[in-house]
Amino acid sequence: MNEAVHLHAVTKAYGPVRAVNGVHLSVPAGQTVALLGPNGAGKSTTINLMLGLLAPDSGQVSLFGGTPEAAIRAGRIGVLPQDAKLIPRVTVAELVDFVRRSYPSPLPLAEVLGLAGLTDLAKRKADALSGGQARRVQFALAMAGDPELVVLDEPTTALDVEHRREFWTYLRAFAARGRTVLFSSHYLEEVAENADRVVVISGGRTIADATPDELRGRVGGRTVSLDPDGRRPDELQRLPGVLSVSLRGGRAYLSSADSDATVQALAQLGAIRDLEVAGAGLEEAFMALTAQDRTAV
Ligand SMILES: Nc1ncnc2c1ncn2[C@@H]1O[C@H](COP(=O)(O)OP(=O)(O)OP(=O)(O)O)[C@@H](O)[C@H]1O
Repeated sequence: MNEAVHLHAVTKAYGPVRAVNGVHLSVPAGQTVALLGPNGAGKSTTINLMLGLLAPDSGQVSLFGGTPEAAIRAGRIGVLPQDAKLIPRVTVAELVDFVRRSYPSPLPLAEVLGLAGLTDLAKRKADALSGGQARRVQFALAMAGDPELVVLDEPTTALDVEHRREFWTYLRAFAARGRTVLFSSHYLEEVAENADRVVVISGGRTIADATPDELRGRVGGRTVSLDPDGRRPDELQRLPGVLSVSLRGGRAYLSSADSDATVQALAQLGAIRDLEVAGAGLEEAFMALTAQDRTAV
């Protein structure tokens, strides 16, 4: 197996905070892997360790069998950091061209601008862009060297619906050429649609590593949704079977390990307006997994 990423028992603490506490990860070349986890779970720290931007306190990190530094120096890695600043005063085209020329076999400039939807913004100054436009420039910079592995930390934050769709269309074609994609995200729909595999990190540890379908299946259970009619999440959370509660679009979604018991209790409360029971989605699976983990800690 040609292994793109290998992390073995990696730990990293910031003073008393154990940000990464024994992460294992092996990504074969050609896979698209999503890193999921609640805020502060350790995803960005894991990514920074993987890229050699941070040194681990213990454990091993390698990219394509060598050090992260060697892989980056050889132009094999593209990176979209979580909060990257663009150099001011230069144009988008100048910036992209400058970065692409630092790689041994970059894509043509027009192609890089096109893949991130920047053709019409080529002459715009890099510090005169909207948040979403700046994010697209950062994506262009990540892809400019035609990398073998691209590491993207919350790449679609700030992108509108159309550019998010174009972004994934491009990345799927990139992955189809045998390239490796590792990304973190809080958008579970895009994870379910685009990742071959999901690695869930919580409290600095890997708590699940499976395909989106396996994760949904492993959690089992069902989702009971209803119009909460003024009822608070903590009230719903205490009902039998309920693992987690989230409110979206005016509805309450109850992830339940025993939907019959949950529905009966809701009926006793008279809380059955617009009630629906469905199989668990990835979001429910994620909530249940991280809730179990919080209970276990
Ligand atoms: N430079 C730092 N100094 C001290 N603590 C830090 C530092 N960077 C991160 N942390 C802490 O380490 C933990 C992991 O942070 P990290 O940024 O890796 O999480 P994350 O999963 O990427 O979160 P998010 O989804 O919010 O981006 C958090 O508790 C965070 O507060």
